[in-house]
Amino acid sequence: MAYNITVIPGDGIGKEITDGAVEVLKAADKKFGLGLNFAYHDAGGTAYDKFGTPLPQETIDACKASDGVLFGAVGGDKWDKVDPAKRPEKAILGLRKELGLYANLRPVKVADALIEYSPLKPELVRGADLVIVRELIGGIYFGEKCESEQHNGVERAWDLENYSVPEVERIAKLAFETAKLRRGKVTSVDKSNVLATSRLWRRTVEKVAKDYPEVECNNLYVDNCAMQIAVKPTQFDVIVTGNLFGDILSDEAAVVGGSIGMLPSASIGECTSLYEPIHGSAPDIAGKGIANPIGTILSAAMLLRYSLHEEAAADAIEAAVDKALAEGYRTPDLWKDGFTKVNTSEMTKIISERV
Ligand SMILES: NC(=O)c1ccc[n+]([C@@H]2O[C@H](COP(=O)([O-])OP(=O)(O)OC[C@H]3O[C@@H](n4cnc5c(N)ncnc54)[C@H](O)[C@@H]3O)[C@@H](O)[C@H]2O)c1
Ligand SMILES: CC(C)[C@H](C(=O)O)[C@@H](O)C(=O)O
Ligand SMILES: [Mg+2]
Repeated sequence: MAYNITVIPGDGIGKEITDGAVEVLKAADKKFGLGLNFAYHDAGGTAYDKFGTPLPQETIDACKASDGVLFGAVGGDKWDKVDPAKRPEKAILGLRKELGLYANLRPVKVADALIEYSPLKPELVRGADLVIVRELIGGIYFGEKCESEQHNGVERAWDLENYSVPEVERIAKLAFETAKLRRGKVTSVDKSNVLATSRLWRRTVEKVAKDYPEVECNNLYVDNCAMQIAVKPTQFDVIVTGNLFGDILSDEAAVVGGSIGMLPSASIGECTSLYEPIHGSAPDIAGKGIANPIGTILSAAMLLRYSLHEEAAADAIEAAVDKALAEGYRTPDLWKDGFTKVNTSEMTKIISERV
């Protein structure tokens, strides 16, 4: 059996962290005889510089033809002034759309070894284990937009939010199915006290909930949810929400676990699935070799589990990450006195050796 994996390093720390994840995947391949083949493709600002587009057709085709995509990150100040249609971020948005990746699963689990790194008190974070199910190809991200127009003598811009019932139904079903395999609770997050799209979201989720009587379902407004994540993260099992709210809440939830560099994600849908850390290209630390590769390494483990169904290899990678942390190895984002400070490639090697 052989598997073809498309690797898209992207920009900033993208190369450092995907190099780390590929090295760990190679260690798993060696141990479990998976038959992994890796093919590298361009996207983001790097692709824009080379080809004048952040998402070459060849990259899209390669993703569609492969068994799984490992994505680093895109973006950076260098491209802030380019035509908005050609910004590096358009690469990941375009790939999500092209691959029909309607659901983004962002699991937040606080490793025992990292409890004291959380900005929250240890007694609040101990046992926190939730997954954000973010709708990924709809909402305001993909609605009609206007960069600039004159309206009553003043300049304005606008972005249109819209959601259809089928779009909400499919993400809601996935959230309930996910909850059935976990602790059986779904929290749907919206802003239905203000937004029409949120009112449609809420009534659609409530309709889907009727098909899952064994799953407890509650609703929260997004502003309250943001507060509740900080007040009592252990109350959540599955959070289902739209594209924009999911983006914001997942960065907040990530740091409950100590560092945004730790959080992986899986984007699934109609075609090949894509795996990426939730963080960005971190221009402030790019090129220094100090980025935390764990979010990407755990994304690679999700690729093995969900796309290749190689459970044992995925388990081995996750256990190796836990072991490296338990033994006290830390990249600078998580380092404190008394622990061993390591850089990206050292952390990668330590995890690979423990696979
Ligand atoms: N999926 C993606 O490709 C993606 C996701 C988010 C942001 N971005 C892009 O990345 C660029 C920078 O955005 P930002 O600064 O708002 O967010 P960011 O996630 O890149 O960085 C936020 C902060 O977290 C730190 N950080 C992030 N990942 C880290 C890691 N692995 N190890 C250690 N520290 C880490 C950074 O150093 C920075 O201080 C922007 O162009 C943005 O559009 C891309
Ligand atoms: C880079 C950007 C388009 C992206 C998003 O907003 O979805 C990122 O923030 C993420 O969380 O994956
Ligand atoms: Mg984000």
